[in-house]
Amino acid sequence: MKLTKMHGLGNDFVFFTDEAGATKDYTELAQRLCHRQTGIGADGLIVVVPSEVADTRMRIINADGSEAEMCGNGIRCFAKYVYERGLVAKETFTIETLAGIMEPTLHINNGKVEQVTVNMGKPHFAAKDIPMKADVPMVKHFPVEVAGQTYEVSSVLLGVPHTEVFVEDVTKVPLTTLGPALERHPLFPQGTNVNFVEVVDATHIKVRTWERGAGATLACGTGCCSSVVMAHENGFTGRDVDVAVYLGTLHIRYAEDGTVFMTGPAAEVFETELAI
Ligand SMILES: N[C@@H](CCC[C@H](N)C(=O)O)C(=O)O
Repeated sequence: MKLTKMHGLGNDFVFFTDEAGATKDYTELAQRLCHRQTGIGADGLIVVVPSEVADTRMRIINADGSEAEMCGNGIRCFAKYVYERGLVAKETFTIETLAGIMEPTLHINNGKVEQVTVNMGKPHFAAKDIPMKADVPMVKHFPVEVAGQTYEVSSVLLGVPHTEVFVEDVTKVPLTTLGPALERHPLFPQGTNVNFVEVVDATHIKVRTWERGAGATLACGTGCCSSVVMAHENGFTGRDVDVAVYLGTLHIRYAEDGTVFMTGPAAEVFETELAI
């Protein structure tokens, strides 16, 4: 089988195409290929499958084998993968995901996709949509207790569930303890991705993410988008924001009508053939 390793700002994925992959269970394959010591190593497995309602369809399976509805960094890589392999010949096209249809626009230089802008749709703020166990009336700002300490957080659904914790300094957050404690907090029956957000000014924030099903990653596309949405909704930033992660920057636009646009790089690391 032909496998391709790709990354979006260090959030890395193993890709392959499966014409018969619409309903297959990839749990075991994702766990095996994503393992950092005994596999290729990745935050997730992404499978290109045919779609009946869009130009193509993306399935994203986290490193722990759970299937996610969407992946922001993954979908930019996906757009590059399908275009450069001639699976889609358009520069703006549609991708079916479990979170609905997304629309990438490619920025091409010498035939290679360097950056991708994705229409990520609109965020959902209702507790029942996120989904959250308790009917918290104001998801933009509410207290959560973890190990006897109370944190003020914001939650939102943007393709996948996200929770933001606004902090003074992202380098000082206890990512690997507070991250998993919030990810599996009883308030979130389907888990949540957790973003620690430092507001630099009205147009710049810094984000570190603990991902549901993948742990600490170098970047999370939907996490950057949801952080900008919640930073704006809480009055900390405008609608056009540069989000700094470990390896670079994503530009997020939270348009007046609520639509979120994400622009950032996508890169191929290598392609290989494996008997799996
Ligand atoms: N890395 C992602 C999100 C992938 C899915 C997530 N781990 C989940 O289960 O919700 C991104 O770039 O958005």
